[in-house]
Amino acid sequence: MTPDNVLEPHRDFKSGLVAIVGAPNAGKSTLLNRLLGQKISITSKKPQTTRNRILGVMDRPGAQLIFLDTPGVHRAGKPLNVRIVDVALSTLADADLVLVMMDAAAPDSDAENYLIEKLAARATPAVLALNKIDLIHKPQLLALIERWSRAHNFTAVVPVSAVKGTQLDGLVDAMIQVLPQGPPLFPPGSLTDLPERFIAGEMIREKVFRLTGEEVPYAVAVTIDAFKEEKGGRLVKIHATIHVERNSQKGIVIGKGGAKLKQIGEAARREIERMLGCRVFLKLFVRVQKNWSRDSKAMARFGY
Ligand SMILES: Nc1nc2c(ncn2[C@@H]2O[C@H](COP(=O)(O)OP(=O)(O)OP(=O)(O)O)[C@@H](O)[C@H]2O)c(=O)[nH]1
Repeated sequence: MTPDNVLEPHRDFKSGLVAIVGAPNAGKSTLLNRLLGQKISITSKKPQTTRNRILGVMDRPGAQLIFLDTPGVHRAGKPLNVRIVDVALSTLADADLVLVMMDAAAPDSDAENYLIEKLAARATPAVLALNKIDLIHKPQLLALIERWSRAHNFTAVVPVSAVKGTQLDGLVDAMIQVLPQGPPLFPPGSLTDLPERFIAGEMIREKVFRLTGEEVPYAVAVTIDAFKEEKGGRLVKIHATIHVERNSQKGIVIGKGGAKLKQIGEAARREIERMLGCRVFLKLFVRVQKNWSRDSKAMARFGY
């Protein structure tokens, strides 16, 4: 008779898709970056910076977890926000496991109850990570654990701090337990399947957010118009356009005498250079596209 391990070579290996969902600002991107040890999803103090699904692959002994990072789930009226929620929920359908993240220090009951409602309609197992425990006291945490354990049949409820790295191994173990048996879906060591040019665009968008303060709203999109390797890969030339909705926003992004745009470009270039490990020449353009976030055709063109 053939031994079992020949018939089932992946009997001891687990792999699957993990959808990370939660209210905006729960800390999903911070967790993913921390788990994967490299910056692939942008984070910011403002909610909703993650508008696209970002795939990260984590290899552990005997397991591979493929993370689908989703935008924050919330009820919202604007077409852009409705689209974001749709993307988040459609990600759940693809997942073997849902990792629900909540900000334990600033619960967003509306969004969280809505999420639990959606989860209840599916058979997909779910693990709850109560994040930012570095900001709260134990009795508060115990009350939250009790509340959510009653509200949904989570496979595990794990208090964590994504920023400090507290209990992240415990969280990963809890997820691996739930994953189905199966072979690795990506060659070990694949960090992400996202093209570098997309990540470069996200890095530029993050710098616009960070460096223009509260003055420029979320209605900013970045397209990469050219991305060319030169000098045998020692230099990458990038042309990118920052799309805004109004002339006033264009003025803010460019700044006095072009100072703000220069600052954005330099900060983004340094980060892209770190990611690519080579010199980068980055040229930025700013373009006004009236009301793009309310225009679904424009949204599709920007990849939302
Ligand atoms: N104190 C503390 N802050 C945290 C922790 N995790 C995340 N944060 C902060 O919370 C803010 C939001 O984190 P993100 O990772 O961008 O949140 P997100 O859920 O990906 O947000 P969206 O992209 O809007 O969906 C950032 O300022 C993080 O630094 C934590 O464990 N403790």
